[in-house]
Order: sequence, then structure tokens, then C-alpha cells
Amino acid sequence: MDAYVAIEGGHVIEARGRAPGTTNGELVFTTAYTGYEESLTDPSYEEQILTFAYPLIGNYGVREERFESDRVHPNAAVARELTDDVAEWLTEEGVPAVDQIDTRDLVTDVREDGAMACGIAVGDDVTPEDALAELEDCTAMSDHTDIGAQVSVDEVEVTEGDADGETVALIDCGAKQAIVDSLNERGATVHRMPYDTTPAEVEAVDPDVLFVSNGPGDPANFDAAVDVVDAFVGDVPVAGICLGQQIVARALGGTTEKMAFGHRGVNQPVQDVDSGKVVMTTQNHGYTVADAPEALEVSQINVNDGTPEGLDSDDLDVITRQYHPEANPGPNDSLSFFDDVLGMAEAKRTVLAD
Ligand SMILES: NC(=O)CC[C@H](N)C(=O)O
Repeated sequence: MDAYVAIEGGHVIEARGRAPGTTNGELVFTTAYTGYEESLTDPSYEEQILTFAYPLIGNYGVREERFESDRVHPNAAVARELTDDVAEWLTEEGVPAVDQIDTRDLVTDVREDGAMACGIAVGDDVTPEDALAELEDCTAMSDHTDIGAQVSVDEVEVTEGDADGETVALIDCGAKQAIVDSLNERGATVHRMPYDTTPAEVEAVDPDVLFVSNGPGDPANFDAAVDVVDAFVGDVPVAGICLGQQIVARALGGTTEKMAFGHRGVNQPVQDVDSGKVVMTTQNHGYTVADAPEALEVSQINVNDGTPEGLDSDDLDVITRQYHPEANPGPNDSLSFFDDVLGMAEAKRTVLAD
């Protein structure tokens, strides 16, 4: 199958077609060397074209148990070499894929010029012009103003924990399954609620903790979730992961901005400000908190570029992380985040009961 990849500026690269179709999206890369099933099903990659920096993708097959949602989210996949298993999976999913392309070159372009528009055409009769036409049609990430609707649940889904466990209202802005599982495994009952849930609907659940999930796109396009955090913060403990951190920051008066090419991989070093301890983390984000709200302490920072990785407040009962403590893929070193969140909720519940 023929394949052409057109990148911002109009440069067209020839590749080998592995799954047919034409599409466009924001070109990003991940340096993760494993976890392609988790990454390809992570809703945070919605409307993006995912390039794998690691050259061989697919060498341990495709297993549904490792999926983070019920479909592939990037608009296309790009790798140096994709196995037949992955090519067949992406073909079934209708997601175009290419390989036999110099991903070192592509990653260097994105590192130098930032995440960029990209058009892809794959098929027996496609031409470079088809890829260029897709590039021309590409919508900037911040202009996907209702991207939450593409990835959230339509209705509340409840997964039960232990009878005496905490009740979590999870605002699903494109949540990874591992977040729900990590909470359930610790005895919490999770009410997974649509991204545009109102404060009144959250109130009806009477949560012990309000948890804002990861998700795709620009945090500026999640005003409903910002309103929910605004309504509860200070009264109910609040937690957030990735987009969740950005939304919590916005709700308390902080600002967010787009990074050049973001952080995507499984070995991003994060330092705890108080202890000095460094952990390796899984990341997948293109935006960051620019000005942290005064009410929150920047508790953790990225060792490479100093961006905020954790925002905490003991007074308000807030804990958020820019990275992914739930891993999947990646190191499990930060799973204790979920113990901290539920511990915070339990402590507050005890205080209120006394
Ligand atoms: N994984 C995420 O939640 C990503 C958050 C946001 N979409 C960003 O790119 O920064």
C-alpha cells in the first residue's frame, strides 16, 4: 500500500502503508518503548497522530486486557516498523497507519518546531496531493472546542467498591480505565460522570472526593469541569490527573499554556520539592499549568524543564498530578497517589463525622 505523510510547511514524506485511510491531526511523538496498546487506546490522544520514537512496535502482540478504552484514539499511527498484529488491529479499527519512515527525522522536526499539523494518505491509489489536502484541512487542537464529547461517557457508570469504601465522583474527560481500576481496587465506588456534568448532578452523588480525569485537547475547552471544581473545592477533597490538574488549576485562578512538543513517554523524571526524591513517570500531555494558583503549592516539578508536576493544598484538600500515577503503560512507582487521594477523603470524612 502506498502512503504519504504531509507535515506543516508542506513537506511530504513517502512511507509504507500498513492500514488504509486518509486523515489529519496534530503530530506528536512518544518515547515509550513498550505499552503501544495502552497508548493507542488512551483517549488523551484523540485528534492526534501518534509517532512512536521507539523503532519496533508490536512485538508482543495485541491483547484487549491491556486496552485503556474501547477504541483506538489517535487519528493515525506512525512507526519505523509496525508488526502485522498491530497493522491488522488498526485496519480493523479503521485507523490509518504507516511505517518504513525515518521516525528519527520526524521526531527531530517535532522537537525543533513543536507539535505540528499533519495529513496522512494510505491506500493503493493515494497521491502526495491527498496527504497535502488532509494537511490543509487539519484543525488546530485548541479549535476542537467540544472534544470532551468525543471521549466521555454518555451516562453515569457506577463501579462498586467495598461497602465502607469512599465514593468518588470521577469527571470523565476521557478517562483511562486504569484510573477507575486503581480506585476500585482500593475499595472506592466510582461514579464515572460525563465531562459536562453539572455541580447539581455531582451533589446528588454526595462524593467523598471529586476526581477530574485525564483527557485530550486544550484544557481551555473544559469549562463545565472547571465550574464543577469551583463549586466543590474547599468543601469536598479534589484530585486530578493530567488534564485534571490543568482543570483544577484553572478553577482556582491559575492559567495553562501549550508546550512546544509536550511530554510523552514512560521515563519522565519528576522531583518531589520537599524530599528531593525523584521518580520516573508516565506522561502524555501537550499543555501545562503556566501560573499555578496561589492557593496551591507546587509540590513536584519536572526535572527536565521545571514545569509543575504536582499541585497540593492541605487546607483545601487538593492533590493533582500532571503525570499518570496509574501508569499503563509505564512504571508503577507512583501508584501510592491513589492511596493519598483516598486517605485524604477518608480523613475529611472522619473529621465531618466527629
Ligand atoms: N493526558 C492528558 O490528560 C493530557 C491533557 C491535555 N490534553 C494536554 O495535552 O496537556
